[in-house]
Amino acid sequence: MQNNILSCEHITMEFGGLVALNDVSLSVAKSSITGLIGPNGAGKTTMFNVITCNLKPTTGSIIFEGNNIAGFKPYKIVPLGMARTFQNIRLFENLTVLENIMIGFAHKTKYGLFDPILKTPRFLKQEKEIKDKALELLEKINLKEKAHLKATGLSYGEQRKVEIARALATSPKLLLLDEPAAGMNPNEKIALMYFIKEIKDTFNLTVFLIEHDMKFVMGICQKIYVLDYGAKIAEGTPEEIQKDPKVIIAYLGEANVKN
Ligand SMILES: Nc1ncnc2c1ncn2[C@@H]1O[C@H](COP(=O)(O)OP(=O)(O)OP(=O)(O)O)[C@@H](O)[C@H]1O
Repeated sequence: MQNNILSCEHITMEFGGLVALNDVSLSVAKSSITGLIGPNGAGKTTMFNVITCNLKPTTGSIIFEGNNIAGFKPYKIVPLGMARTFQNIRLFENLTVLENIMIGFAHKTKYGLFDPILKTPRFLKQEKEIKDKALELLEKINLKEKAHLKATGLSYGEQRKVEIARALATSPKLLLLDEPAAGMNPNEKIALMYFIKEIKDTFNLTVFLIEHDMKFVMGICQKIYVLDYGAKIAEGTPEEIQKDPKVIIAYLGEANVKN
């Protein structure tokens, strides 16, 4: 459909004898915040890995902005306008906040191998441009005053923001967030909800997120897909999902459904 930035059609992903995804179809509407939920091992991260081409599906198509990208090399995905964050924060701990963000802009540089070594004017000019852009981005997310701190000197919630900002530096149209609220306290989670809504509008994004925290998912997503044992068992608005008997059964006794 025209209005979908992403459509996954009949995705099956097998690992040897294990069917991690079984004929899953889903789509993400442009400018929406869409959620993917399901009990542990349901296949959510596998779905993200297929969408970002870290895994080639056994069968099925991934249509991103009208093109089937299934089987593309992962490095081709960022220039197309897709970025993701991971379950565990993956910042460079020994670098500053600013340097971590600058890495996100690195794909836009156009200097050769020896330019950084020789610190040529071409290198220095681009380095300055990237630094300015990174500072501008940090200002937009209210972290400019922490630019020169080591990434580890930030609170967990702030580190998550930096990781998301690094993904934003690649100018994505679609941002995939894998459990963004994991490990956060209730206040950090509320702040993160506002942050995601804010960057979605500021940067004209579409957001697709995996999250275990039901309050978070229900509070932020317009549409939710539910996986269980690799199969799609439900899709709908938060209200529809909350009262869907198949979803309730899938989650009964699930120790990982956190409030
Ligand atoms: N590279 C792999 N090789 C073999 N099996 C895998 C691989 N990746 C995932 N799996 C299996 O596929 C299934 C789905 O895993 P996946 O990580 O996608 O679930 P998930 O819904 O993201 O779970 P969680 O909520 O615990 O993160 C699991 O049984 C997992 O062990």
